[in-house]
Amino acid sequence: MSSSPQLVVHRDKDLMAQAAAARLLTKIVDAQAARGAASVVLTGGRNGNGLLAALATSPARDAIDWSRLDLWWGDERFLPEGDPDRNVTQAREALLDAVPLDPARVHAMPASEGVYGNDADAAAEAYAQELAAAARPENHAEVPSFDVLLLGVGPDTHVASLFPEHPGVRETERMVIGVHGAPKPPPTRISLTLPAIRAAREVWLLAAGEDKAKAAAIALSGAGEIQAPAAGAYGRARTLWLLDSAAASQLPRELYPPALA
Ligand SMILES: O=C(O)[C@H](O)[C@@H](O)[C@H](O)[C@H](O)COP(=O)(O)O
Repeated sequence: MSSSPQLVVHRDKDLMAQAAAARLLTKIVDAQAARGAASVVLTGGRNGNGLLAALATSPARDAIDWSRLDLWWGDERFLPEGDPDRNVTQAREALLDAVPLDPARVHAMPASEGVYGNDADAAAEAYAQELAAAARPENHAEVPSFDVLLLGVGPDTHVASLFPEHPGVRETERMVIGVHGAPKPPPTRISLTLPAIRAAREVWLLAAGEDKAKAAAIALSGAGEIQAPAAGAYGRARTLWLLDSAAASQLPRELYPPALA
């Protein structure tokens, strides 16, 4: 792995969401100052949406130039447009509808029952092409060099829609895949692959709650990425695990001494 993971443990999940939102805000402002624009990959799930909701209420929210922010998704539940379970629908409710984004820079993954019908593989291919079109030659990849890629972590160590031992986690060529028979509902999804995730400058993994303790311990203790996809999620410059104390409670002592809990 290009960078060994750094851990930040917060007292509880609300504090974790607030602190992660503050961290993301600063990162976006810095990227916009350095490069003119910023790009962030959003995740589905409670922790990712908790971060977005915290950002929505931040007094410093408009330090971000929302019109110069590209948003992408790490995965999507392949459901019809506007479905309340779609990750983009939830992100819109948590934050996106409240800020002046440039709609052309909001790159939602395709919905089912749309132009691709119920063909998740065709929808995934279309999203791969959209990513490739946004990549610059200096990115040396078929996806842009995302500033921050956010990932929730499942209790089984899944990230995005890459599940342990599932075909998607073994993908080494394609950047985006259709996922079929996912163990977390709904069964049909679209997901970035590990190679796409690893093109990001920074990957931040979010895990809160007792039910994530085992997953965090496994992924951070040298597990293989096929069995523990979260172990294969790392950034080119930095990999950050943002945890609450419950999710950190089973980490090996050398990573998180109990005295700090
Ligand atoms: O679409 C999804 O369901 C996700 O993107 C998924 O990978 C999620 O991030 C994790 O399951 C963690 O979810 P929680 O934060 O809700 O535990």
